[in-house]
Amino acid sequence: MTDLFSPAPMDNILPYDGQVHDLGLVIDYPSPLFYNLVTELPWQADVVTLCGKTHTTTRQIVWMGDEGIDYRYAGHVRQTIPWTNTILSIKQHVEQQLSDIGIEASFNSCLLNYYPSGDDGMGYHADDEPELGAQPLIASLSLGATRKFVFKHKKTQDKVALNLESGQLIVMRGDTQTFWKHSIPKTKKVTEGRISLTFRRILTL
Ligand SMILES: O=C(O)CCC(=O)C(=O)O
Ligand SMILES: [Fe+2]
Repeated sequence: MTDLFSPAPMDNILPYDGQVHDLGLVIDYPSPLFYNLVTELPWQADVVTLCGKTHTTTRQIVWMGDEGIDYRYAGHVRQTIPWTNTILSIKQHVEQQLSDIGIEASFNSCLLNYYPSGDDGMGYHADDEPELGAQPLIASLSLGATRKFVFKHKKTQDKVALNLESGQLIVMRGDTQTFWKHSIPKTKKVTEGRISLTFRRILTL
């Protein structure tokens, strides 16, 4: 279903210096999927080092990916676990949705984030690690509670915000990570959990 006010998938959400597309709701029954993933996956607190201090987050993560792929960010090496059937079929569905609008993707890893409530968030960062390449293509699928997603330009500080609903798919590409940071702000208004599946391609040399 489309209405006059929903953006076309190829519209660019960013005004300049990058490309973000909103593919809308792409999952028919997101809530059983959300509860399955909350219960079935081996969630672990994330460990982040900022300014030399190591913190464990209340946000929970799982790294999944092809065999032999591991990933390092914020100074830590992440071990990946093999694809589950569920996540592999979501990955194929996401790749198909992208292909339908002319974006060819073949992801080899996925960082899953679980935010148990609005008390959990993710601070401003760019996914600009060298192993993601110069212009990373990152697809993000949301499940569960609606949360605000905010982009902030690194130089101009301009902000662009959108709400991400259960079953909604967005994709970041081009220069987005070079020029913009993004975050999931904490909020007192949300008491329910949310999961994001962020599909990426890690370059192996
Ligand atoms: O939960 C989200 O939608 C954002 C996740 C994110 O930025 C990341 O995993 O790098
Ligand atoms: Fe990110």
